[in-house]
Amino acid sequence: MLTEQGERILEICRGHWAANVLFAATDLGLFDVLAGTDSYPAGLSGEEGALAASLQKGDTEAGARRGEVDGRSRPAPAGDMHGTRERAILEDKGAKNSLLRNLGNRHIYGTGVGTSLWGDGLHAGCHASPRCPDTCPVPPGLTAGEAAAALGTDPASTARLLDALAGLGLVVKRGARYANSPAAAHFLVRGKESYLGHAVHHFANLAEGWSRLGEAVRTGRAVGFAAVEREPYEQRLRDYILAMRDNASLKAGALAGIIEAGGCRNMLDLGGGPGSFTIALLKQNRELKATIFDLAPTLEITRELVAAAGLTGRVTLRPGDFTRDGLGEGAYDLVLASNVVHIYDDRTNRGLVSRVYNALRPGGRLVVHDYVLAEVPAPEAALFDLNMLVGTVCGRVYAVAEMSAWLRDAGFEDIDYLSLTAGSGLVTGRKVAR
Ligand SMILES: C[S@@+](CC[C@H](N)C(=O)[O-])C[C@H]1O[C@@H](n2cnc3c(N)ncnc32)[C@H](O)[C@@H]1O
Repeated sequence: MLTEQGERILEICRGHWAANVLFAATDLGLFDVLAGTDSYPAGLSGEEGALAASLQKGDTEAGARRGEVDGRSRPAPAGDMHGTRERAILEDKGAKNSLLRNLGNRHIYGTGVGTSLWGDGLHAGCHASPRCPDTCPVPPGLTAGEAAAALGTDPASTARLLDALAGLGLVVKRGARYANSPAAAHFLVRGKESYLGHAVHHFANLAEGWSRLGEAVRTGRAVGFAAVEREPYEQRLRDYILAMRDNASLKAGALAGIIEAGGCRNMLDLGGGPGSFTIALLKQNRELKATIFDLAPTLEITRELVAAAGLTGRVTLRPGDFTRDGLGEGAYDLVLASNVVHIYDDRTNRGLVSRVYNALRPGGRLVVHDYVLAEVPAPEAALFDLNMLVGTVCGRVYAVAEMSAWLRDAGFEDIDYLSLTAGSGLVTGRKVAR
């Protein structure tokens, strides 16, 4: 038992190494390079995916031949191959039929062609299966040397990184070749709606500050700014807001359902950032319009993301500083403050909640969505609290009782708490209806 606990202590230490493996692979673009030779455009049916895989084999070889012009064998650029494959899929019905016959004879998944196994992440899923035969027609990714050539990295070190990624389950190794695992294919390939790479990059940006946590605890002061401030402001801001988008993408739809905005006409999203929760709420509530309030430079990025969601006509972007600017009088049915109170101290949050009370119409609701510090906190909440210690002047994670007191003292009634997953929750209150 004690030995197990000792192992657990060492495992926590290795977690730090594992995170760095992921940071390095993501920043180098390793998952993108593997995807470029090993996946097919999202949205293809299973049969098309299988055909794409087969045709891609030829394309990859052609790409490698093209790369030999300068004496090095490189995979062809992903976009080039995707275009070639898409055209080929449309044109080559004969190849499709023969491929499907081929698969029918040789593949033994038991699920057949065209089922979910052949959906997004086909190749990684296929090669990960112990029943994937050696004769599998799906291209098996890249060798470490090919990946290194595509990335411009040292081949031997790239092989070591790939083996570590295989150990972590982020790539799948078959013989000397590596492919993205289903999780990596889904979340770590740039350009996908489900991409989490900005969040990974954001964690990497914070790592140097975290390495000085002891100093922050000793002095009670933030230590993380120097590391973060090395990037130009615009780049840093974009990284941060897109990281928030990545985080929110995992839960925005579910949260919008829990908030229940049916019957609401106007909502205010305080510090809405990427606008992910507004977008999800508007998609689920056709009558709803939203104002996203945030700092002016952030709203430039919000504008792009709202436009990409096709919701420009239902969203007003309002620049300002919510720690001091007025938020309006009786204008909103619903105010969402998601992941903003942890940035500020108790006094600032009390002032903010009071101004939200004025901004709501009678009977309107405030929803505070944030990490929550329980007496024995969830690890996610406690770690995030330290992230605020390392990286902000006065931010921290609050207890439900503290947040409820802000609402009660501002005049809210029906104050309630709903615990969510991963150490977060919703504190809600209603403005007295006249
Ligand atoms: C952690 S992000 C949360 C984004 C989004 N609400 C979510 O939950 O994903 C905090 C957001 O609050 C904004 N923000 C921070 N302080 C602010 C202030 N004083 N006035 C307006 N916006 C602010 C930031 O620009 C950022 O978009």
